[in-house]
Amino acid sequence: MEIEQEGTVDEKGVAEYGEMMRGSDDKRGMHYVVWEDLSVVVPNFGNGHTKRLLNGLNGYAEPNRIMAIMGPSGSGKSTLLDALAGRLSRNVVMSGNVLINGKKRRLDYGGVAYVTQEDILLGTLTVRETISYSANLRLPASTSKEEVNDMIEGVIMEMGLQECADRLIGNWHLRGISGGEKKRLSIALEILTRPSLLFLDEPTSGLDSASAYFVVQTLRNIAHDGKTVISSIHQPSSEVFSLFDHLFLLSGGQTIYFGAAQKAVEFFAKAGFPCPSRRNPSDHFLRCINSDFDAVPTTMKASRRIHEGTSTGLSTAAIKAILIEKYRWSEHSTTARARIKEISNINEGRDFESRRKCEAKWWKQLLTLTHRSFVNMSRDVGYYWIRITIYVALSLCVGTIFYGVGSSYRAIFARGACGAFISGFMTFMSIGGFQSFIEEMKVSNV
Ligand SMILES: Nc1ncnc2c1ncn2[C@@H]1O[C@H](COP(=O)(O)OP(=O)(O)OP(=O)(O)O)[C@@H](O)[C@H]1O
Repeated sequence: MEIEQEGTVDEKGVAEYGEMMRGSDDKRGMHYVVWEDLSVVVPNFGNGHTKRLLNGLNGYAEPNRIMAIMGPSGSGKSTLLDALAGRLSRNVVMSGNVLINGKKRRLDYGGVAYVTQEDILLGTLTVRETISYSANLRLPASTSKEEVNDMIEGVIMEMGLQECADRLIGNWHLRGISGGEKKRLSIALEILTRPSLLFLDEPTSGLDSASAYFVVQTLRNIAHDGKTVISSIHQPSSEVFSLFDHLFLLSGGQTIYFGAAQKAVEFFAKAGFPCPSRRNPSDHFLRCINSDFDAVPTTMKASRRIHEGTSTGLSTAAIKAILIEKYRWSEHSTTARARIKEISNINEGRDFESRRKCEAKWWKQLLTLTHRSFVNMSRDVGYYWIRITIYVALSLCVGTIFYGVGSSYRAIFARGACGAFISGFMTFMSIGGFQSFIEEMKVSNV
């Protein structure tokens, strides 16, 4: 397969950057994450019913490993990721334990990053500017200007963004960088602070297999540099799948498989559902456990072909039940339980609270955000320049109407009417700027 490599990566620069950041990692420590008997339910799901999103999950994630959370649509991948990252919505209830380095802790700013499925970026800024504003907002106040610049350039190289570093991101009316580049930029913004625990919600969605490979390869490099990387992913290609160290396979909120990604094929074969030769393993796993196939008769027939060679002729629900049971009593489950016990006793004792110091001083944040806002507005023709033109044109119109109004008693009313018209007009025009305001609110923490 041909892999898309955008520009050549300056190996020396990346190495120096890595060295510099590793120094700070020593202080930050590593993140071992364990979840035990993790369940998430929606208590009020209508008509007095409750809905179970996750059902008694056990697992762990450790440094130097990249874990894929896989499963059919609606299986609970994002919910699991949110539960681990402490980002569950308020209408759900979580039970069970999520331990970080052996303790229940709040995941604080700086050490942990979450890359959402949606790329929240300002289209009027270039890639380098976006990273630069983010660096100025997030890096510790003690970081010198040279260090900040080195970090920005290092992240650009690490994520292979050199080619498009000075191109605008683009928005609905402005063609900018590609989807793959946007995704890499979103990841670049999150790894700026060198978090030791990184969550990603479907980082390859909407990307072609070459771009997806490049993104996951970069995540793997990050993980193998002492970081813990947990990513949900939806049907990766076999090349992308081979990059993952661990696999958590979910269906209907239940564990189908958790263990080494490369041993999953063997587990399915032992359970009676071998992956046909030349089939993408992740495709095979999902076809086995995706009950959506049951609802579509024609597709179901096609899906039956996955069982060629095993000739089971079982429904998806039956296959799922077998796999859940087989996993429960498998060596993978036993190994996972032992490792969970081991990791639960790890107490790195690193102080999470100290990471709060990573944020820039309030006045620097204010300056950076004001500058960014000004650049954003001045480059947005619709928001800024058209508005200025309208104001100038209106001022001329109103000026000619009320020109030479005089200083009589009636002129007082005329001036009042002019003032009321202008303030009314300004109020309505400012409502039009609300959309840009909301857009900036979304990226305010980026
Ligand atoms: N806060 C919530 N309230 C009610 N239902 C929810 C909530 N969050 C998730 N769900 C439901 O839980 C199920 C699992 O959702 P989740 O987003 O975790 O799935 P997913 O595997 O990430 O799916 P996809 O691959 O389509 O993104 C879905 O049926 C979803 O509608």
